[in-house]
Amino acid sequence: MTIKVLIGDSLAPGAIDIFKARGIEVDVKVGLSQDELADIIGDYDGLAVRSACKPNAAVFAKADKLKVVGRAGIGVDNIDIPAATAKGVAVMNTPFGNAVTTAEHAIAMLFAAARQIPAASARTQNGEWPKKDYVGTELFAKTLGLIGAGNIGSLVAERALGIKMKVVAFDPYLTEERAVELGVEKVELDELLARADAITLHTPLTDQTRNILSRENLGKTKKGVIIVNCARGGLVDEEALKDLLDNGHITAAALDVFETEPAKEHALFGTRGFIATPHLGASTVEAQDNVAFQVAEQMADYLLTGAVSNALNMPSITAEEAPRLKPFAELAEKLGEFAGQISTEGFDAVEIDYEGEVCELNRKPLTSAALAGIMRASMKDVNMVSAPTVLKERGIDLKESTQEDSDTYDSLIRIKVRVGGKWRTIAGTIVNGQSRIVAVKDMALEAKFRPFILFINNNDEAGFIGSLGSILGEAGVNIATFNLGREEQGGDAIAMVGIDQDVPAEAMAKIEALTQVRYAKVLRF
Ligand SMILES: NC(=O)c1ccc[n+]([C@@H]2O[C@H](COP(=O)([O-])OP(=O)(O)OC[C@H]3O[C@@H](n4cnc5c(N)ncnc54)[C@H](O)[C@@H]3O)[C@@H](O)[C@H]2O)c1
Ligand SMILES: O=C(O)[C@H](O)COP(=O)(O)O
Repeated sequence: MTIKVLIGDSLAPGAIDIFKARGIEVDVKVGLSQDELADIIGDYDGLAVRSACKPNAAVFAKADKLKVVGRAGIGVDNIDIPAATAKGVAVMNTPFGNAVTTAEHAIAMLFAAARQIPAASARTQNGEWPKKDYVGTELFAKTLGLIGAGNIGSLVAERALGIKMKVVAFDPYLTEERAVELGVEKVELDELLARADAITLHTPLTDQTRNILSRENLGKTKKGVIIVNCARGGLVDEEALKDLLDNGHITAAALDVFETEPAKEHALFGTRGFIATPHLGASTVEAQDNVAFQVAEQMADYLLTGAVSNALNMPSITAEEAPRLKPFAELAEKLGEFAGQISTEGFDAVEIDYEGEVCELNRKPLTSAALAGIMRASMKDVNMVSAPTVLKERGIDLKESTQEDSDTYDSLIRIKVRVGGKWRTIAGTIVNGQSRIVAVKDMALEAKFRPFILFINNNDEAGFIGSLGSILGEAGVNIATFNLGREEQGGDAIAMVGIDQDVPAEAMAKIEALTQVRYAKVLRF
């Protein structure tokens, strides 16, 4: 089956070569509106974007084949991740590929602001020679206030220390040890505002960081401060920034990012001391090659092998793990489908036990696969990306346990689903690379998964198998496999009948009416 990816943003052309080399068809359509994207997204298994292409809930609603959105870059605020997750679409980014380039842009903006290079350059080239108008500020021995000391913030700190600035950092998630390692002083925001000669921002835009440089906070800065934002629009109050540049409290400000982009008109444009670049932070040949190649490899890995790197809405699976996990993920999903199909009245708790060698594997994806299987009976489109979120939203308890020894099998996965206070249990293993059911309701048996399994819970009484065989025979249903399990002679028993066709309703009614039968259902896999 052909796998197709849409590149919906300006990615370095090497990405196309990578997809093609791995047998993936590629279309490139840059500049689509959300409506236009929604119209065509149904054809694609993957979508690669930067920050201009903005897949929203309406796009995901139509993304019936889509499995992955890859962000060639860091910020994913242009992607509706909850909508992607609900649709079962993995969202991945490339967290490091453009970090050095962006840190360099922040430092370049800092120098440009301190010496007003863009304005001086423009006027010089205009024939003015305005030497007296541009007395700048030395950065040596000044204090840089970093807001956000993650990947880019840390790189900016290293570079600022290199030019002999002192660096203070506000980042609630920065540990004292990491601060020492970076050579920065960890401070609270108010202290940073009071001490910094220049402030650079390096956080994502979140509810906590939105407007972090508000009018009030900008008012707490030192007179003459320089502000640089190469992170996200919305972190700085742009109106207040203009007022404080106009009244001279802020000497200079450099923005690469704006609250509304593209920013083709803005009150700040033309303001004394103001520098703007059009979201160029990541725009170097090196960074664009890094992120485009990386996102193409990551997307291709996921689409072709199931390996997951840098996903924001599902656990990682390395390329080495993927082939080892695959049979267990299939087993977990099938066991989940079994449990889900016999629990359609609604369940309020799930337990998953891992026993034996499977305990050594990365179990997160296995649990996600099991949950997807369980919920598929009641939700058509759920998959291992969306299942954990759906489970949480429904308030269903999940417990996992591991036991490194397994009595009978090298590995065993047991799934328990609680319905009306009672647990329904199914366990399975892998035999010769194939999924096998090895216990139902703790009754041992060994059965393969087949497209149709007639599952019966019955009393272990004579005559049942004969009656069942006759009914199926009369209905023209061929039996492919037949596996039995029971608690004890004459007690609770199960029958798993692998059949080649579905059972007609009339025959099903006859089976349900047999005196030995407590429960019967055709399960589909
Ligand atoms: N201008 C560009 O072209 C460009 C390029 C790359 C990245 N970016 C943006 O730069 C930002 C930083 O990227 P990164 O790779 O360093 O991310 P990162 O996740 O490595 O670092 C972000 C840091 O922000 C900190 N943080 C979170 N909430 C905070 C808060 N309330 N106050 C202070 N700190 C907080 C985190 O603890 C983390 O250390 C992102 O928004 C990214 O999208 C912009
Ligand atoms: O978050 C990022 O990676 C940057 O904002 C870069 O965005 P771009 O890929 O649109 O240049």
